[in-house]
Amino acid sequence: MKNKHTYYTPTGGLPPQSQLLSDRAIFTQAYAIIPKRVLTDIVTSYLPFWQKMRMWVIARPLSGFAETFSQYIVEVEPGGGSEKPELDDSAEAVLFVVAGEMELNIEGRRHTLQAGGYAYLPPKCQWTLTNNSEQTLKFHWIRKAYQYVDGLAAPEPFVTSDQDVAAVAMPDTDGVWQTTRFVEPSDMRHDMHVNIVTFQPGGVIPFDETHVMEHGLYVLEGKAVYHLNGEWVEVEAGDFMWLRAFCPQSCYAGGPGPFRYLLYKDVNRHMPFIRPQN
Ligand SMILES: NC(=O)N[C@H](N)C(=O)O
Repeated sequence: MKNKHTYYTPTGGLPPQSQLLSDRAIFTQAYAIIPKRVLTDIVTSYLPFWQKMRMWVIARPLSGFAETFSQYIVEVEPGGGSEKPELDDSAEAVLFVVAGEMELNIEGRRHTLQAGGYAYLPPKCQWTLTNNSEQTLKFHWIRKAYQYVDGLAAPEPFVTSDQDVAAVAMPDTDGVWQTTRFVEPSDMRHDMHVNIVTFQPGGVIPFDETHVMEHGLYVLEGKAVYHLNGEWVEVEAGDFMWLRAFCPQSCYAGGPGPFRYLLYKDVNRHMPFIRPQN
């Protein structure tokens, strides 16, 4: 006779404690989740004028009206790169290195970026990229059509890294919720921000933020449950979340280490009108 405390191993074995319970892709009107397992799976893309590269498109404008950005995960093999990486004169970009080494030439100046390296590239900026190292280079490429404003010059290119920019604690959070801002929020030349958000274990966004800014969130480190448009989803390092404007969002960071993500948002511009048809 079995006592009531006997546990049985289910067919196929028990999942490891590190495994998420909700490891699945989700696509809704308000948000999408692309789990790491499928993020860099078979859906590989390539681009003209790039050598030894492959990439995965993880966000793109869908409706032709509402969404503002696209995001790629790019891998460049040793010796690969591009002399003509961007073909669209209106595109601004942020490049964020997650592994390997990037040689970036911006307007004739050479920069070497390693993991955590960050580059902002305004529209019409002349840049080239190579991987001169022995390892595969992996980086995020976030692109948006820059919204010019009369009387305001486009921003200058710059290169920095997450180690060189101090994270700022959100008010009344005792530092358990911090944001690394690579651009001054008051700098009106910028119409997109790509920040890093960090929570210590147990840290929360304690209410459902609901705002017009869209988001791309790529989880760099750790685990959490995210509350998206009324549903709880588990996410961990390597997962991507795409949030439409106004998608209600809050989160609870699980342990044991920090939960960090790269966060895209559109900022600082008037909203377009839908003009009545005559
Ligand atoms: N989901 C988020 O991290 N949202 C940020 N608080 C933000 O909108 O800046």
